[in-house]
Amino acid sequence: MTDTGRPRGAGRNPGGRGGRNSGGRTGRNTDRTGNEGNRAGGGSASRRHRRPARSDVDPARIVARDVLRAVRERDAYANLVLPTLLRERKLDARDAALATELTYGAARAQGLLDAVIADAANRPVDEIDGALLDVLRLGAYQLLRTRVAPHAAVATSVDLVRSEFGSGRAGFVNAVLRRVGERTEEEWIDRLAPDAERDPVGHLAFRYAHPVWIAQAFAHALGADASELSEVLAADDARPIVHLVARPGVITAEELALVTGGEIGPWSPYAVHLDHGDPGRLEPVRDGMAAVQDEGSQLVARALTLAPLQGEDRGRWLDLCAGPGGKAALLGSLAAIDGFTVDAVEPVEHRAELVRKTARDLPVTVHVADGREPGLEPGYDRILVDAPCTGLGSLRRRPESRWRRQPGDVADLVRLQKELLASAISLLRPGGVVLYSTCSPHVSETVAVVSDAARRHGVEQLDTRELVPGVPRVGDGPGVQLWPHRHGTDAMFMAALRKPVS
Ligand SMILES: C[S@@+](CC[C@H](N)C(=O)[O-])C[C@H]1O[C@@H](n2cnc3c(N)ncnc32)[C@H](O)[C@@H]1O
Repeated sequence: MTDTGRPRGAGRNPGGRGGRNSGGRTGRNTDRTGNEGNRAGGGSASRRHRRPARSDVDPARIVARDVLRAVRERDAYANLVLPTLLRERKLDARDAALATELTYGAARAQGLLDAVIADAANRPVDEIDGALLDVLRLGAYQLLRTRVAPHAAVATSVDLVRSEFGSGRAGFVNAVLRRVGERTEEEWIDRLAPDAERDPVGHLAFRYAHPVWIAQAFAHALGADASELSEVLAADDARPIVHLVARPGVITAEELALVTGGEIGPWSPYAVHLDHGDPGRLEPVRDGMAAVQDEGSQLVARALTLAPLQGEDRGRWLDLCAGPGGKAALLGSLAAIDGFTVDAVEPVEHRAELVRKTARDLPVTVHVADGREPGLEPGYDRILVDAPCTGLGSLRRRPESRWRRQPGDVADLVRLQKELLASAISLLRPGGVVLYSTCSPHVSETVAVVSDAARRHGVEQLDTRELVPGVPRVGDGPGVQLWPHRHGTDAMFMAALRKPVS
């Protein structure tokens, strides 16, 4: 990013200082508390500033601040709130790109930013007012991880706070960010990260802004390849490109790439990669000929259809955890080609509605039910269990989730995963195949669940590597583990299990 603050648009304040918003002029002090300013420098009565009108403040940064606030206060999802705000506030393409970069970047890097902010403010971040912390995170992100000019990063942050809270709190933000800007990211890592020799995983977790337990889970899943930990964390920390799926039977990946200006994906025959623009505006996406779907998810749905059954495929397929419907739609498109059908189960009504929408015009029947007891007639040929999971494999696409997830979440999810897999096996016909998948590489959710099912239910583990033809380095089998740093996909896991005939 080469943004230098607010270079765009007439009437805005280039560089943040010295324009209409600038400090230094006397005016009525409208600060509500003044407290913050006194502890960290700045905000004294002698440096009172005019509070800028809200419309003078950089619109991209206001949106970024508002999304971070929604995430913090309401447990909102940044990737749902941001597009809505961008639309509502009618940001132009350049401001929208800046707002996106700042929001997602600050949300992803939160742990590292908070450690730096706490050091610079000389207090733990939970003692900093949340509204100020959001702005400090945005400012620190710009200072440490973008090429925004430091004076602009500080000044625009100060403007944001002053427009809402007045000069005292703005002074606090000014002082903290100036201290943050005294060191580069590398220098902060040297100062604050655990020692690389004594605690290599802790060090890498800090450097790439991941909670330590997640870095440990990745190292465990990488096993003998744990030396790749820094690569996986770095890939997870980078801005992901959009993957599109071309609906089989409707449009080919070649045609989709031509229409969208994207590139054909390396692994899935339906994948197109797009590294620019808003996919929601593309005609093939609006017309339902294509959709946004990680290439790894495409491989999962396809693997189910490639798995060798014992006996004929009579075309009864089931997606047991279908919402919001990406894989159900791909399965539905493939089923339609052969005149087959898909039942899709989802217990949450609004997610079931998303499946209905996504799979409209396809031979997909949606059932609002618990997959553990869906009340469906057994005898399915193929069943997908794309289980609810920690989502540790798609952190790059869900910016704040790495800081929200807790190690304690794993046990409950594993219990549910085992129950769903047991239910799927009971719904299979003899000789039928269930494909179990997670968008998590955490071994408790992957190989441990599958081994448990194989032991308890007497199902045969198939070599799933054969179901992702041409994809290298997916592990030693029989399951398949994809990785962002190796495959450019989310870290999806999949394992195929076949029910014995007798
Ligand atoms: C990983 S997501 C599935 C993603 C989906 N396959 C797709 O490609 O769009 C897991 C889904 O399982 C659903 N779920 C949670 N508990 C469930 C249960 N007891 N039975 C069936 N589905 C469940 C969640 O609501 C969520 O929609």
